Amino acid sequence: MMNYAADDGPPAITIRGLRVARGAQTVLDDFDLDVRRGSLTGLLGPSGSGKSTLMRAIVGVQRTAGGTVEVLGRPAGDRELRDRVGYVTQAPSVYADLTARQNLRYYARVLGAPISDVDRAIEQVDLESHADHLVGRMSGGQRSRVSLATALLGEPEVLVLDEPTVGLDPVLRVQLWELFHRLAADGVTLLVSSHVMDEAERCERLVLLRDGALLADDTLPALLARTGAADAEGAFLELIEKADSEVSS
Ligand SMILES: Nc1ncnc2c1ncn2[C@@H]1O[C@H](COP(=O)(O)OP(=O)(O)OP(=O)(O)O)[C@@H](O)[C@H]1O
Repeated sequence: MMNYAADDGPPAITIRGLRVARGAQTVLDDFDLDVRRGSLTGLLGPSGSGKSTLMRAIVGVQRTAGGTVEVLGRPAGDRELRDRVGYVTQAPSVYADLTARQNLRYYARVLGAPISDVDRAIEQVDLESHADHLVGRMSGGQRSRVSLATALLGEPEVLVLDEPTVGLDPVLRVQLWELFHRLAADGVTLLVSSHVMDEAERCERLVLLRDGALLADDTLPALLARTGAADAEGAFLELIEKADSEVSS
């Protein structure tokens, strides 16, 4: 299933035999994945399929029950990765009673990032006109862009973004995907989760999850060729049907 090419150098993220239980439920079981350095990988799957859990394991905030997760050659969550890995959760993790700029200055100090990163990050997420507005008075989409900007401070090598485009209008979504592509072209490794299948078409590689299992890990053209589907959504449905028929036969 893995399509990691031997000449790409060591992967940015290597997962082997990962097992995660949440409550009484096994969310990920014997899960393997490699994510190539400098790639833009889309993590797709129905609600509850384990996308956020996998991302939490990659950034080292998820208790695991087995297996290994390595990021940039270090165990996930290692101190040394603190300013090399950026993570944006679904819930914006910024202070409502500070402005966007004040939030970013605060996070820059915590991370030890240069203060000049603040203006760069504001510009990257297209928030110049709202930089001095209180986050508590911003729209959901503006707040999530402030959150995303915090992850861009310090120029991390790996970005793990949990549904960063939720609540954004189509123009902003396109702009953010352009930003993700630029970052990947500069060598940043991005893992971006999404519910939205048309966003899949913007990723260089797609990881499809279902019930905590890896349904596919491939490029969109390869998935379309394999399934005969016209788009990512059709390919995903085809793969689900195939997996179901294999289980029932
Ligand atoms: N705090 C928790 N305690 C117990 N179970 C949890 C917890 N958080 C998530 N789960 C369970 O783990 C499974 C995977 O959830 P996860 O959030 O990883 O899915 P997801 O694919 O990211 O979903 P969504 O797209 O809706 O965010 C789900 O069945 C969910 O009910």
